[in-house]
Amino acid sequence: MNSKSTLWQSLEAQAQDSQQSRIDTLFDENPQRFNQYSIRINNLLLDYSKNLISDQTMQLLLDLAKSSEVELWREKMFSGEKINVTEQRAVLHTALRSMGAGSKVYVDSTNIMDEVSFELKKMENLTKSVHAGEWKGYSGKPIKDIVNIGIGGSNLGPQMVTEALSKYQMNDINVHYISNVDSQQIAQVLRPLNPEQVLFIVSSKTFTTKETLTNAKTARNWLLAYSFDESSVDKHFVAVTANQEAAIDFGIAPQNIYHMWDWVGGRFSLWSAIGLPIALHIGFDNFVELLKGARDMDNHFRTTPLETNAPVILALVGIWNNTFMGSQAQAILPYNQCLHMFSAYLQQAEMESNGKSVNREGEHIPYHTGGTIWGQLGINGQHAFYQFLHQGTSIVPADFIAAVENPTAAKGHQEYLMANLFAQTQALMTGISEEQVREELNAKSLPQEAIDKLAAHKVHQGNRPSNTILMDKVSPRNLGALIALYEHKIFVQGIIWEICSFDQWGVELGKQLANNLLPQLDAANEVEAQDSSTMGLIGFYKDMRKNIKKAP
Ligand SMILES: O=P(O)(O)OC[C@H]1O[C@](O)(CO)[C@@H](O)[C@@H]1O
Repeated sequence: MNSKSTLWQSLEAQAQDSQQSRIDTLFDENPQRFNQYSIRINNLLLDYSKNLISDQTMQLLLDLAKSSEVELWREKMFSGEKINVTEQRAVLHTALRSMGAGSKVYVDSTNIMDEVSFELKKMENLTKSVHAGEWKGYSGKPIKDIVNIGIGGSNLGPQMVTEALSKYQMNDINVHYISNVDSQQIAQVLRPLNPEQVLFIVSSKTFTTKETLTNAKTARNWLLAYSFDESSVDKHFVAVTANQEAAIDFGIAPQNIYHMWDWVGGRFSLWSAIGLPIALHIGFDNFVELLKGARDMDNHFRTTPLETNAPVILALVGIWNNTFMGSQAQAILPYNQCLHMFSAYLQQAEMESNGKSVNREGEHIPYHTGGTIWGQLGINGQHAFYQFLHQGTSIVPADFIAAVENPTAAKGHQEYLMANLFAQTQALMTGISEEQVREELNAKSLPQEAIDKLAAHKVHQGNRPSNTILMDKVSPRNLGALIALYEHKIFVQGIIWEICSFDQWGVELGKQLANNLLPQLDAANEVEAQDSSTMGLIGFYKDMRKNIKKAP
């Protein structure tokens, strides 16, 4: 995106003008604003009317999308062109949920749809055999607990979905997740489990991720400490990876390896066999529903004109708030317990994708790209960080997400929850002026002096933007659609910012340095000369560690 273009300058001028206007006034001026600025796709509604946007703003943003050739890039993605330019890879998570339907997608002259169907069938077989009690552990007992070992995309997506769809759990199969190399987590997860009935899934696209391999080794030793039999590994370990050789070297039986491909990004991989723990938790048919929900959104994204295309609009409004209006953060606020991990999941999806500062050609870009994604359950946040959202000096646009139906029927809860969601979006928009504050305090017959002291503290400036996404319920189908909505939003933003959303070079340096430092933490080894802070920290750690080890 050329920041010197006339279009860009028009958007900057538009942003300057908009700083003088108010969202609530735009509602007063146009009773049709909600209808005009909301999109419904099946049972999902996106309301983006509470943003500081006008018809003119939207027109300019849509022009921006067109001049960035979003439609062309969208086709490139769906048809398997190598749009991950720094790694020379196709980006085809959409193919994983297109459910065959006779379609063909080629990567390097191979129709990948055959492989996708094959792996899906393998997943179905495993899921059904575990659910039927046919997959037995080393002592002949059926599997009761699944332990997924993986990190980043090999953890967050599956865990988020497992949590969100816990009410669809089948056959009392429990799924647990281990991601942290801090051994407290694995110790805690394994403590109550019976090794005879556990199936481990070692989930790693590369099969080189140290955290995962360290945990997998510990899990294997734990199993062997009970089974005393190397061959028990075949009954208790499967792997999901694009690196078959490394999985075999680790000791996973070839028939227990579920394949993924280099054209699936880790953070977009829950639709592949990385989603195995999901299928094992909710059953294969529900997993297919999840895929279908994403496919519904793919179809909407691929075929709907930009003007009414939900992922495109969500992306454009995000770019407006971030790049042009200067907000560098985005809060994700679900008002539904099931979605308690959704913001953590999106944090990786968005920040690893769009936290970049050079364009596809490697040139520095002079504008803001992806900002901080943060949040947690909205109602809890109200009693924690909403103070900052309402009265802090930074403006943080927020996405409110909720479902109409609640799986539990406790009286009064759902209405109270939703009333709060609606109220928060309103409060962020309208705020409360000093005049209104003074009126309220006067009505309480407070002395004038007290009113003068308090008034400024109670003012909410308002004019803070938000989107609201509602669905009828958190079902596999709706969740699939919701995730795909954000995936495509991320894609569109990356195209407009001209960055490569599908690599993650920014995580490499830290890994490299950790590998260099690791031997220096050994008591027998010297700490190499380097910056005094790092040397000081390692020195402190090693001294303390020595003392702790000596303690009885
Ligand atoms: O699945 P893998 O290869 O173990 O990688 C795990 C995660 O690590 C990252 O590469 C970042 O370090 C993520 O992109 C990825 O999801």
